[in-house]
Amino acid sequence: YPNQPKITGFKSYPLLGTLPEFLKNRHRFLDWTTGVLSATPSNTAVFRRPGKVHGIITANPANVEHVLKTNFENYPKGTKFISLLEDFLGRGIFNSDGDLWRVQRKTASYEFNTKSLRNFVIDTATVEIRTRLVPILEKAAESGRVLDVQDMLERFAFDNICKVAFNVDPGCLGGDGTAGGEFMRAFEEAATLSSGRFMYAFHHLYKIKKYFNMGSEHKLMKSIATVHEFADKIIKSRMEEKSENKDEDLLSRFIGTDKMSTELLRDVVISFILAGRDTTSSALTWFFWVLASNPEVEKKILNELETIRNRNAKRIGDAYSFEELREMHYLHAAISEAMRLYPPVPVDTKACLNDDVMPDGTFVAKEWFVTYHTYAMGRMESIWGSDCCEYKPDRWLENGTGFCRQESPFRFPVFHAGPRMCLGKDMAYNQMKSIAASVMERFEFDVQGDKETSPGHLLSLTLRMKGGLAVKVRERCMG
Ligand code: HEM
Repeated sequence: YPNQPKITGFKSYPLLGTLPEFLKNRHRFLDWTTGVLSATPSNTAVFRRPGKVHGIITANPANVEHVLKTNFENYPKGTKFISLLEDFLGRGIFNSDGDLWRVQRKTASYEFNTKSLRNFVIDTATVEIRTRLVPILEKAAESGRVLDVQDMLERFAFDNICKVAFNVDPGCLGGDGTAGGEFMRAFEEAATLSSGRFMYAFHHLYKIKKYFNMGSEHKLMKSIATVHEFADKIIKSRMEEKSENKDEDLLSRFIGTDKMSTELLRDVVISFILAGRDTTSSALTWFFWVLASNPEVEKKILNELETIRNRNAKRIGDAYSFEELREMHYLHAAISEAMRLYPPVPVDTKACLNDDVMPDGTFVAKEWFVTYHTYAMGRMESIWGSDCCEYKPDRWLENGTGFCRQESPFRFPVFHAGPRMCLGKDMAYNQMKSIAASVMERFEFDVQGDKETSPGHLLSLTLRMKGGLAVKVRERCMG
């Protein structure tokens, strides 16, 4: 590739390409690649593996815009990505390209824009906060026991998204969670093991293991069977009662369109559960962690909540309406800032269909992968300035008004961008703000352990905190 800029970023060896470096740094993939990208002039690096597989990783907003929007048709998810997740996700919206994706996107975007879905989502979250989350925190405060906030939020999000996706309450948080617990565990295992397939040094290794039904592939198939059985049962019974069904959940809305087979309905529902499950819990876990070392931010959030309560004659513990959630500009900024440094989906990969040149001059050949690195982008001086690694919610506020400003999704692709932009963005912010506000006004979290050094993370499809977030809970004294 004569026109390829000389600087490849990654150290490359004859024959072996970047592989030795990859194997050495696989356990700290995000920080390793962030370091490499920030040291290259256009924040883009070429990745070489033995044989013919190549790709690029970029943290350059112009390249991201090119891939996600301007030349969208040239950068599908691609057959490799789709085949890795296909056993689990089938061809649901999250794991399809072309017409199959377009049809689902159209129906889903229509539904995600309805007021009825928005209200259903807010009501569902409000009920769960009042009946499950707050009682658990009250108990923890009373007993003084250490609580894992990440685990609590994951359970909350799982119950919540199951209710929104197919109006089923698995009761993983607080409830006895017997049937739902098994479903959640199987879902979790299927997501982790499917995403583990991306980390094989040799792409086909998983196929051999799958063929012989060995090790992790054996486990994966078992967990997928559990997830599919649970979902199939619900879909079947829902279809039988179709005529009188007036539920607001996503499954009912998709059944109502009469366009989908039972199998595709299952794929759609599973895709939505995956999308809504670990993302908000990941964002909030890191948010509560950064808050522990930023008491002045916590104070400003509490002041904002108090102002809203006073304006609307509300008491602590009353549910917040959609309009009130919208008024929480500082909280919005504080959550966005946490996601800038700890994006729930830290990297995302597309396939290149035809040879192309990126806006920064990097050549990309047909069949290469193109990864945009959201985690690295949050830490690029070229995008956020010299204080890029500091947690400063104020950088999100419009001068003078105190309103939270919109950032270009190509500089901040936390929710993706372009035609495949996350459909649940508003839903996610509403849910996260509702939880953060209700929890913070009543309770204080005393984070256990080191508050200054960033905890490690586990990389599955989302960025999870290694070991969870251990806190002691105290009831807040409101003076
Ligand atoms: C903080 C929370 C969230 C973040 C950071 C987030 C981020 C993302 C990202 C990066 C993608 C692109 C993934 C890809 O194409 O590879 C995506 C897609 C998607 N998200 Fe979210 N998401 C969040 C919450 C939600 C929620 C609550 C839902 C609701 C169920 C949702 C529904 C979707 C759907 C359906 C897609 C696929 C869109 C398509 O391919 O056309 N997301 N999200």
